[in-house]
Amino acid sequence: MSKSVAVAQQKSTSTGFAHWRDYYEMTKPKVVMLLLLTALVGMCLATPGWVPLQVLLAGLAGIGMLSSSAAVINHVVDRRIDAQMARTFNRPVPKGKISPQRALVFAAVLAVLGYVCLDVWVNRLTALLTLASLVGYAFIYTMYLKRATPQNIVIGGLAGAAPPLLGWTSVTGEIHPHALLLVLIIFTWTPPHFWALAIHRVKDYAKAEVPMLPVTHGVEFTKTAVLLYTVLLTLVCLFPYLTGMTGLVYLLGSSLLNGGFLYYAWKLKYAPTERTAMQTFAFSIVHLMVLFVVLLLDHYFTWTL
Ligand code: HEM
Ligand SMILES: CC(C)=CCC/C(C)=C/CC/C(C)=C/COP(=O)(O)OP(=O)(O)O
Repeated sequence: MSKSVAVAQQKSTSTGFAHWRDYYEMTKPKVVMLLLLTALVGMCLATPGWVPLQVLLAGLAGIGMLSSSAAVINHVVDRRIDAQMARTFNRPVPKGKISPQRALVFAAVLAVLGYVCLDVWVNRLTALLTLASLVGYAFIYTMYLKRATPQNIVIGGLAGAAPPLLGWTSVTGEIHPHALLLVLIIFTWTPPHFWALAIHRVKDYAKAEVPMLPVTHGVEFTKTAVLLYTVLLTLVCLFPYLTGMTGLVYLLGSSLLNGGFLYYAWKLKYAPTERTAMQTFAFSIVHLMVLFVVLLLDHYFTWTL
């Protein structure tokens, strides 16, 4: 960290003035970018032609703002847990850079703008489904499930898996089984994505008394769960090809990606080093990103043949 940044951070902490970067950080920008990629792919796959510009722009802006709002609410609700964990203690709310009240006003502004954007320029179904995802993540997962059961992220994962469906309904106004297949892929991907990280951070979660799977059932059990969910993910990823939704480009690309994920999940269980859990977590993000780019390539490649 440069000296000037350190001084600026010190100042913002001690005076209570937040920098715009603190607000930006609360929106979990990298997570939201990946959510938006999956929403964009949902939009593109919903039509053989081009996505209408208004739907594209207003859809991504609305889904982005409601997802960001959910992330900000998560920062407020989790401030006491976050303050106890090495990974999160430096966040703007637990650090006192932004008060919970200000953060909630920021979240409310984002939510209202995002909802209006979708309702006015996209369609009501997408606005309501996106709002339901916000409620699912910010309230049902964060306020209740996270503290209640080690299945928290499995059930809560549905909200994070929704964006391809939200993208699809933005274009068509209807829920299509192909869109639900994309949701199922992310839903099955979430447990190995998160539990790999939770294995690495098990002491943090235990200290904060959050009942994540490695805390309640142990690291070995969680490694087995990661491997089994990765096998399940590999099978689920075959459905788009088997149902005729996608072609050979997707089959090849997804098989390579799932081969990589299985390699890391296998290594995590049977031949781990200190770094394997975090490598598996990092690979999960690359896996999902590239998988959705491959879906896009497959869609336009098949279409232009
Ligand atoms: C309930 C579901 C999920 C849980 C519990 C979860 C958990 C987490 C956690 C705890 C991190 C933080 C890692 C860190 O700070 O080092 C993280 C990072 C990340 N997650 Fe997830 N995740 C979920 C769903 C998703 C979904 C659906 C996506 C995107 C489609 C996603 C994309 C990402 C990305 C891109 C990062 C890296 C962020 C960064 O480096 O700043 N996650 N996830
Ligand atoms: C409208 C819509 C699509 C909403 C979904 C929004 C969203 C940001 C989903 C991502 C899920 C996620 C990052 C969970 C981690 O929360 P955590 O509290 O377990 O992780 P943390 O400790 O890093 O905060």
